[in-house]
Amino acid sequence: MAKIKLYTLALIRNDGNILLGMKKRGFGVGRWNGFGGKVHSDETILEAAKRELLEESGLTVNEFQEAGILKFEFLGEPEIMEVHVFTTNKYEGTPTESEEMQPKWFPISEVPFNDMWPDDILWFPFLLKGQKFSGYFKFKGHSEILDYTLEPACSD
Ligand SMILES: Cc1cc(-c2ccco2)c2oc(N)nc2c1
Repeated sequence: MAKIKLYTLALIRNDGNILLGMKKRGFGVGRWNGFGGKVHSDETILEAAKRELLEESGLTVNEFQEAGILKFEFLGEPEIMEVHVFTTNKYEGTPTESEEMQPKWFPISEVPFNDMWPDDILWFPFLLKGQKFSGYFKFKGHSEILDYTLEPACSD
């Protein structure tokens, strides 16, 4: 029986730029990504998104937009990752390196997809257009997408 585990992912915008972090250790190490992680049993998904962003980047966000939901399955593994993606351009603080992440602003036209998870190039266009999305990706290892579905999601 597949076990669903909840995660968050926050993408911070500032005019024509997006904030990404280079993952310094653990899951996804060596790739640029948004900021996020596991949802603890004693917190809401939004609380986890705010906590993870603060821990990983030093930024405080009080107002997230729901951008989409991504489900990831790995061949041979029972756990399905359900990643709740958020975005905002309203934040406080200055991006600061943490034990987990080295933050860096990228112009939207220079998003380093070759050094990101392979699904990102597929759903970033939805995120950048402000079109909510819903995706499912089946991975073999951490770099090969065996199959996927990706569609616009209704905005409530
Ligand atoms: C398999 C996978 C996982 C994640 C993730 C986000 C938060 C925790 O894991 C991803 O994030 C992106 N951008 N692609 C991803 C693929």
